[in-house]
Amino acid sequence: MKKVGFIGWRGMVGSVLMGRMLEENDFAHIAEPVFFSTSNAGGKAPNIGREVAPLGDAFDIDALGELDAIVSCQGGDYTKKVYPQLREKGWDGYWIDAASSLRMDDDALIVLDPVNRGVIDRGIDAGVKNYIGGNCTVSLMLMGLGGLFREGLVEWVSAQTYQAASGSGAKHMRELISQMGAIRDGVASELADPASAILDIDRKVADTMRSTAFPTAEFGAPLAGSLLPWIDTQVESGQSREEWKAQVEANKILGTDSPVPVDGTCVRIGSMRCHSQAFTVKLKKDVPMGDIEQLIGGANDWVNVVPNEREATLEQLTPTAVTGKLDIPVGRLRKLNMGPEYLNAFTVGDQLLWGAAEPLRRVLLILLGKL
Ligand SMILES: NC(=O)C1=CN([C@@H]2O[C@H](COP(=O)(O)OP(=O)(O)OC[C@H]3O[C@@H](n4cnc5c(N)ncnc54)[C@H](OP(=O)(O)O)[C@@H]3O)[C@@H](O)[C@H]2O)C=CC1
Ligand SMILES: N[C@@H](CC(=O)OP(=O)(O)O)C(=O)O
Repeated sequence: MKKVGFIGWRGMVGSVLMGRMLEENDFAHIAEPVFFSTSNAGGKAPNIGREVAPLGDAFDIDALGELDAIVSCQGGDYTKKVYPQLREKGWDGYWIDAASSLRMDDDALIVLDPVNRGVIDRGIDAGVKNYIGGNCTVSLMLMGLGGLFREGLVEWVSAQTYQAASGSGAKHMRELISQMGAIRDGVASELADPASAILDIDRKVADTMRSTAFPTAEFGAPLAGSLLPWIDTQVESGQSREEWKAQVEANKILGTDSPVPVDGTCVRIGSMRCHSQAFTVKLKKDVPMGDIEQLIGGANDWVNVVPNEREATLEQLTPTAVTGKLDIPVGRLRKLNMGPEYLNAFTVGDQLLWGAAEPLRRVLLILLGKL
């Protein structure tokens, strides 16, 4: 593989990908990186420490057809428009994508190599050309609980999620902060006065959040000081699309013969870029806690078990502690009152790193023979 094209590199996911690739010196393995734009063809490519051509036109099918691999973080609409045209023209290169559009296609694999390296290797041997990053919540769940799945111990999982604003995109992150600011500004004088009545402050805050002036153009509802128990569109089962993805994607990643049920409620909360999840895991048998901790903590290089203690939990198992890091802490591990096969667990992960960019840069390295 010589020529690798990058599309969507300046978006939020793409920028995180570029940052990681520079940090790990990944471009040293690529003979000719080529950068494209949907809006600025001919413009300056990003600085990767060496001379590269100006930005190509991301809709130029002939130019894309010359590449050995394409990495797209541009989004689903772009994939739906450009990918079929390329294949129709007989392009045989590797398509690596952050968007969900091709994930469930039979000729595509969902990549999360610390969990499904075997599936990826078999796919490469079988000539699979499409390698797609998983849904952030699903990838973060499997990075955390992968050790239990690997041992075949999981009968089912119910995941209740606490998902960050970044999952909706950059504009949503800005809106969350604007909402926080509007709430604070609305009660600035009362906050400055320690004698002011908290219920008056609370009433004013509620009025602010319900007012038409409150910034909700992106989320469609107040998120700061509240939460949104619906993510993405509705599917026929009554699940949100985000909830539907959990079982289908997790089982595709794991390559299971008979699907492990995964279901729960996905909720948007006011954190910036870390998704958290509370799991109820029904184990196939009563496994001692020490063994569970070893299986979870030993599954990959990034997961670590946080002792089920208050201080350690508040220090290590929060979006604030994890943001910007590849670490996948898993804590609150304990057996539930329902019985010894019912395990409680909580995990936090940066949804732009393991949730989006990291699996893509790693599958590119695998395809380059460097990982
Ligand atoms: N956000 C997330 O958490 C996740 C997203 N994904 C997938 O990745 C796709 C991209 O998501 P995301 O990175 O959030 O999208 P962004 O909106 O941040 O970026 C997408 C594209 O928008 C264009 N763009 C226009 N204005 C700007 C600007 N001011 N700054 C940067 N880029 C700009 C760029 O294209 P150009 O340079 O060509 O103009 C860019 O590549 C999603 O559609 C989704 O399919 C997957 C997993 C998680
Ligand atoms: N839907 C996810 C983010 C995302 O982009 O998911 P997907 O890659 O499955 O479209 C969230 O809102 O947190």
